[in-house]
Amino acid sequence: MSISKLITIDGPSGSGKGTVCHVLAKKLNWHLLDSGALYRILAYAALQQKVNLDDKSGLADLALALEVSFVSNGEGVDTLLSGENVGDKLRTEEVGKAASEVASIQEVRSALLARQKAFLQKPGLIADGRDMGTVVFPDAKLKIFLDASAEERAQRRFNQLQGKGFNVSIAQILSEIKERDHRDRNRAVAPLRPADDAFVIDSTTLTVDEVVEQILNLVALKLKISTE
Ligand SMILES: Nc1ncnc2c1ncn2[C@@H]1O[C@H](COP(=O)(O)OP(=O)(O)O)[C@@H](O)[C@H]1O
Ligand SMILES: Nc1ccn([C@H]2C[C@H](O)[C@@H](COP(=O)(O)OP(=O)(O)O)O2)c(=O)n1
Repeated sequence: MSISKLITIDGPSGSGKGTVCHVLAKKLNWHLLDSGALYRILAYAALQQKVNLDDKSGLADLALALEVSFVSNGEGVDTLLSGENVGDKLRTEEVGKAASEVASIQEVRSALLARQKAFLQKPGLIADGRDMGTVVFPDAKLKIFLDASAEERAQRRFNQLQGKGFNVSIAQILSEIKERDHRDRNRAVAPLRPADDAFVIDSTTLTVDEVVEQILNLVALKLKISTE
């Protein structure tokens, strides 16, 4: 698969990666790798199977054995773990926190590497995560680092959770976002940072459409692919 049909989008929680990646995947008709979902699925499976979150080799074995598939359902994508649709169970704060913990373990990241690389298939791939441009696809020709202020990201999460009927406090979300940012940016392995050749887009004051437009301009410029 040619790396000219690959876009990596990294950034912190709530910067808009998932939303923007879905729009881009649809517009370009390319595959989508939601790498955060893999860490969440592993965390969910570990919590279910009572694998300790500091049992590095146990978690790596679990990561290698996971039977995961992402199946399009027309509107979006169903996330299946051993055939069970676990999509709704992955977005809880408990799973998010555990995902951030297991993601800091080198053995886990190595165990998930080949699985992630295998997503690079025709006609192209949008890869969403924290280390897509730095570790998983370092040769990508177009790398984006999507950022936004912690306050704006907390506000977005708050709106998202409230919309789903959860009773949440914005102060608590902001503190959790800052805690997770700290862990993701300061871990020894694959810390969250822009690749040296990434384009940094700060979406704090941009709409989703404006972010997508900026990326499509870069797609035309760097990958010579027109989406007009
Ligand atoms: N540029 C933007 N402006 C306003 N809201 C946004 C923007 N990008 C994303 N959002 C909203 O913020 C929330 C979190 O976005 P999401 O794509 O889940 O972020 P991430 O995948 O980076 O964690 C979603 O409800 C989304 O609709
Ligand atoms: N490529 C990736 C993707 C996610 N992670 C980690 C970082 C996060 O704390 C968890 C969950 O990621 P996810 O993208 O689902 O989280 P958010 O939606 O941004 O809150 O996994 C990672 O270390 N490397």
